[in-house]
Amino acid sequence: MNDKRHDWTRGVYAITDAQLLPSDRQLIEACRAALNGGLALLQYRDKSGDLSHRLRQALALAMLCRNYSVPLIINDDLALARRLRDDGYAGVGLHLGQEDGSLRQAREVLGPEAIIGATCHARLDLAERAADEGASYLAFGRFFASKTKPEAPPATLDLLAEAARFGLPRVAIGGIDIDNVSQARNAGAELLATVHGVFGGEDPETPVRELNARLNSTYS
Ligand SMILES: Cc1ncc(COP(=O)(O)OP(=O)(O)O)c(N)n1
Ligand SMILES: Cc1nc(C(=O)O)sc1CCOP(=O)(O)O
Ligand SMILES: [Mg+2]
Repeated sequence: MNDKRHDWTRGVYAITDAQLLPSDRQLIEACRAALNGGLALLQYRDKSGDLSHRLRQALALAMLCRNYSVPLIINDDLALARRLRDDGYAGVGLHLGQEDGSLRQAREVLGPEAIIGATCHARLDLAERAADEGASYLAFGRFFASKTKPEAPPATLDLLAEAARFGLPRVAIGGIDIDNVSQARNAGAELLATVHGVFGGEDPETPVRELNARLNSTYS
């Protein structure tokens, strides 16, 4: 029997976007297609303040991701991540930015097994603090021009090599696509996070397959 465990620490990290995927159906079908292409992680990112809408969509994604044994990361919202874990979705984690609350407290609430990621922008001091407070991965960026978040602070790829000392998976984010994914990987990123690179076109499965192929050829 092939019971190889899912390795979430390297590969493509897709992030959802409510403008690109406005309906529940579009969200679920696009995420299913992306998962079919082979994701390391999926993040649910929804900036609406509509809690029942967020709970409904996040529950549907948690169910979907469980079928693929892929962790679902909730952006910003510790209470939502906790609710899903309390409902038995053990693969649910959390991503926190610098304005999103205490990482240490999130670790206490979600427990030692939960994946908790931290935005570190272009700053190693933020990475050091996040590592001390129990982060599971460190996200750096924005490395390239981003359609989703053009105003995110810029970063340069040489940062990634310096961040190796924390011994945690490094995420590269911001304008990652098929044309620059090898560059980011070769600079040290284990996880390549993207919104538009996966969900910006018609069929998310194809870009995920292409990104994985590019990453696998980089490893060899
Ligand atoms: C993997 C990953 N990296 C960075 C971010 C950005 O988080 P944050 O700075 O909190 O900004 P918002 O996403 O909340 O707008 C992320 N979401 N995921
Ligand atoms: C949500 C987010 N955070 C960023 C950061 O630099 O912290 S860049 C970003 C948007 C990523 O979307 P795209 O792949 O479409 O550029
Ligand atoms: Mg945030």
